[in-house]
Amino acid sequence: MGTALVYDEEMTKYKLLWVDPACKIEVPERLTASYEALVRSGLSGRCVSVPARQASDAEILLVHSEEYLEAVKKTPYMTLEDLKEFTLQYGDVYFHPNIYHCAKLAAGSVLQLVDSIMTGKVRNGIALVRPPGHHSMRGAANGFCVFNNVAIAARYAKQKYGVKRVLIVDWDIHHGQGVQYCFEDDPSVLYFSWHRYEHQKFWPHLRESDYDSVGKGSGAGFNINVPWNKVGMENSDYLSVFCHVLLPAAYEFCPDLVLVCAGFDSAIGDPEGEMCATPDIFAHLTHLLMNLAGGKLCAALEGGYNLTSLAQSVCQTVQTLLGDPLPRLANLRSPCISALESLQCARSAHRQYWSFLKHAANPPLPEISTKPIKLAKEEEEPAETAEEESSGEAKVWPEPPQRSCPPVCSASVLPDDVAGADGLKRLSTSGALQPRLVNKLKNHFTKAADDGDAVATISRLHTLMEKMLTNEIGNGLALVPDVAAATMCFAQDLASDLVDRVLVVCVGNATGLNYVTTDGRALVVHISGEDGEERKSKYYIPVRLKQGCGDTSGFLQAVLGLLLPLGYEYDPGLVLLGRMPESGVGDGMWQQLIGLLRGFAKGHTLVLMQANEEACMGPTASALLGHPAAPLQELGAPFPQDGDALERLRERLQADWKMLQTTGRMDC
Ligand SMILES: CC(O)(O)NCCCCNCCCN
Ligand SMILES: [Zn+2]
Repeated sequence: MGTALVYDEEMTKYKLLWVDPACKIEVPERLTASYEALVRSGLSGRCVSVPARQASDAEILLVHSEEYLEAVKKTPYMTLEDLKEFTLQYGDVYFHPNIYHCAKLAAGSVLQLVDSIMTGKVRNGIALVRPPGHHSMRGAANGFCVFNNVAIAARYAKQKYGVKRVLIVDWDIHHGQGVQYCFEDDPSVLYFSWHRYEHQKFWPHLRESDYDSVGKGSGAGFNINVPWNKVGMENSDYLSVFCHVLLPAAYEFCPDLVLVCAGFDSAIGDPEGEMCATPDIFAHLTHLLMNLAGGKLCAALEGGYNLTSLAQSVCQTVQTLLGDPLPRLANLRSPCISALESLQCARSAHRQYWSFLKHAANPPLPEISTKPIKLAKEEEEPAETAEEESSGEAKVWPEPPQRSCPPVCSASVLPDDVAGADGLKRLSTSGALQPRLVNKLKNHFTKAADDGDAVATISRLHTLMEKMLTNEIGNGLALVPDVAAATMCFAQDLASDLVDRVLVVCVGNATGLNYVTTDGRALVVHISGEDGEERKSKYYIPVRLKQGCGDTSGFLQAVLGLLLPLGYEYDPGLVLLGRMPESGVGDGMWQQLIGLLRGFAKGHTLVLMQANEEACMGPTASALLGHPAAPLQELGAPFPQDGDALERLRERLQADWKMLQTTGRMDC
């Protein structure tokens, strides 16, 4: 199933008709720059084009009041003076004779996406729309927004398709207060937003944008705010919040549909956000949401005012929706203290609502200042034009790397043409394996299995990996006689000669995995039901689940809170996933694990399974081919002791692994 793209140039046909420094950045070129970049890169041609349509009155009234709708209906007939007058009653927004038409198209475009996804015509999609939506409220326009496109879509999906739970992820750099107000007492809609806040000094200066707005009444816990109290946030800050706040709650919420308020003013170069996250971060943010709700993801453009980073960010998002391998995120730094404080505050505020956050450390939260805020000088007359930073120098960043899409058959069972001892000899003569390596393999490996099939296995694995590293195939699946031995031998001998870092994930009980590398060429994370060998090095991390790998909640908590952050920090060139016999891990969890691990190493994942586990090959191959994992059934709370143990393990490891940090000094 494909990816829908909704775009209509009619939505470029309105603009600011008078002088208003606050609104000058919201220009029609935002849409044309985004769309033309998709066309130029060939991405639009790979999408299913879905036409825009006007939202009906009834659909708009799902969120807005009749009084407001009737008022907006009058704007097409207003004189310039009337439009200015009409605009004065709202904040940081402007009207135009054609904006009502465009606002109906913007809302209708997102509904078209929801229809395409819910009827199974496509798997996911994006709507390039303006005016944006997430600031508009029941009775008011605000922040360039007229109708709340995504809020309307959420209500529409529930009403028309009986969707039970909708997750709204708002990665725009502004707080979508309109969405928060709409659903704050509604437990069927989980709203997550991060936003530039600077302790209420940043627009829209709302006290309710802070982390302690968790929702009201039965909606308590279903509103997650992560305020950024400093500018300059980077990729590692964003990923930490996804791994340690959003994803645990999102998986526990188990949505039937994911809507994204896809604002790209959170990217580097944007005059509003003044953040430093690079456009390729949106490839990963999108990917991390794509295994929820069976892959049903609907993104709607919100903000984004630097046309260069906006266009690049849109392309990164669409390319991930299409299933292409992700770019590696180079040299992630540790999350900054301010980000860690915000992260910790959000986790603490939600401890009581989400069992995945129950074990979050609970240092005393800073008291929130109640003194009136003093608007910064520039708030009255905002910064210069969209392209220059307020401090004058323009930000520069590298163009995101090319993301070649692997051939269709990216999951392949081992070619069985390479068999017997001659296979290894051929490899050694072909120079693929240095003779010393051949001996190392032979003596290391053959003691685990008889010579014949051991050698055959080795040579097959090597063939598979070579094809992967030359991008001939995206990833692979291998059935081997002895998974533990193959995994260790592969990591220790084969891979480390062909790639600089291998992330080795072992699932299930096994001995002999406690081989440690001190040089860091392999990082072994072993998730099992038994106590792993005592940790000898930073590169061997045993994670014990008291109830074994069949405990999906505990397993998932280890994946989201430990494996993902480690993987991002380690940035491997290859992922080796070994499924030990009788691991007990459920198919759904297994597919989620593969789906999430595909985000590393440009999707180069090699899965090793015991030869007798054919039954698991189907689900494994499906996940390797990028088909969304089946949604996990209702998740119970992780077992307390496991949650505690994981928290303690994380605290122990965070000295070595910065991405595991979740608490900063509490002086915010
Ligand atoms: C969709 C959105 O979230 O991007 N709208 C942002 C509205 C910003 C209003 N303030 C502008 C001040 C100019 N420096
Ligand atoms: Zn914004």
